[in-house]
Amino acid sequence: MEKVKTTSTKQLQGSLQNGLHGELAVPGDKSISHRGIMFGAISEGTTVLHHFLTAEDCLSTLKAFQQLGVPITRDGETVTIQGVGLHGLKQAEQPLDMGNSGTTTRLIMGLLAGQDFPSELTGDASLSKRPMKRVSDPLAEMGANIEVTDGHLPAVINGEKLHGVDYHLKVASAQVKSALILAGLQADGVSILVEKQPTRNHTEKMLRAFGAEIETESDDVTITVHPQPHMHGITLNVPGDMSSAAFFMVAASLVPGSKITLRNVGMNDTRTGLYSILKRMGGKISLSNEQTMGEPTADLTVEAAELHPIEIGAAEIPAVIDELPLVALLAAKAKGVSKITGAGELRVKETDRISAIVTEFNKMGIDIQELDDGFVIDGRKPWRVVDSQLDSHGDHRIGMVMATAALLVNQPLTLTGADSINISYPEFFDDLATLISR
Ligand SMILES: O=C(O)C1=C[C@@H](OP(=O)(O)O)[C@@H](O)[C@H](O)C1
Ligand SMILES: C=C(OP(=O)(O)O)C(=O)O
Repeated sequence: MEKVKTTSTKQLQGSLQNGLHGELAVPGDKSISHRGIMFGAISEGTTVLHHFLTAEDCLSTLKAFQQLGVPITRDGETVTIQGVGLHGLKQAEQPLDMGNSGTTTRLIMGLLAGQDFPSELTGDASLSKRPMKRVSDPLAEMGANIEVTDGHLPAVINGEKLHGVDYHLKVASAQVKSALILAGLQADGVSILVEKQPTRNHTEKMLRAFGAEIETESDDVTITVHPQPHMHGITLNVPGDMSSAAFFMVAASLVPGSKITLRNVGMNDTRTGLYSILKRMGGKISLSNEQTMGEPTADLTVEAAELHPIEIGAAEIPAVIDELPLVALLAAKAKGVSKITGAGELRVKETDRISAIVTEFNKMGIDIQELDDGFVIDGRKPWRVVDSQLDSHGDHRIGMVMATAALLVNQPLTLTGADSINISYPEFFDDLATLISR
């Protein structure tokens, strides 16, 4: 059953009497859902994805691969892909619309760079501002011919024969790494990629499950890609998205009297930065029902707690990149001054997330100072709402963070641009409502 999507302006009630209670299984992981479609498409045979994330970003990926001639059907959260193999994609008749999704765009660039037909990529206004040369430049070193528009979408990818490369990544980005791996699969020789820092490793793990030969050294940053693998379809249960569970982990930690359990959350250690940070801040969080079938998963029980301030630097950022606005919210209630640095990548997400958080937190009267690459937040000062009209800045994660912050004040607020939440979590407000007993 499809849930009702969030529409543009949302009234936020605030002030919970009894905290958050109960259990929830959050939707499927966004990174894994995108990759499940892509890798299923370039494998041979049938791939079935259960608990696929039916949010707008992943539907952009699904539609793009249908346009590339891949038979894909969806029944609720189950997606079936009839793979066409690494060289079986067909030229799309229309430009491929990437919507709002950076992951779709950057990964598909690596894949289409080595096909024997041209492709055109377009995106929405937000995506069209995001940097694409970070992908097209290293792909060019492999022989790719990609024309970007002033470094952005729209882009034309003229498929070319690719060669293996020995490349040190210039940004800590799983999307760039994944694009190079997908290009490396189609090359005429081995590729060796060296990351600046370890980033989410779903591409490497999943491609191995599909039969590709990809090695990761014990340093966690050196990846060897062997070309022209024979990949076969698989059946995959997509774990719950840690990045979606994160909103409720933070809400339950901050709203007094709360105790909730989040079922079947993905615990890949390249994604669990928020879990570690919350524990370090004094959060009450415990794991049960731990399982490892491909990706590790666990049930997380989270209770309200008094939190200490924290310092976070560049080394910790990749594992918590999408949850940093939530770390800022934790800091805004911690008993002291917290500092987050090394997070300049936040400026090139769906919006400039550093600037958006500072703007929205100022409306709540939170003591926050903007840095080029992060923020300093003093959680000891009481909040005082000075503007009750919050704004998502067209960014799903900013929208959900502000809806979470609104649970902590004693007055109704509004959130404009709430429909952006459909990008990653259309059922967010429904799921939140199930945890609230007023
Ligand atoms: O590879 C992925 O699935 C993602 C990688 C990250 O982006 P970067 O690679 O730009 O850091 C993350 O912010 C994004 O939400 C999803
Ligand atoms: C940055 C994000 O996604 P993407 O880069 O795929 O648009 C996100 O989901 O927070």
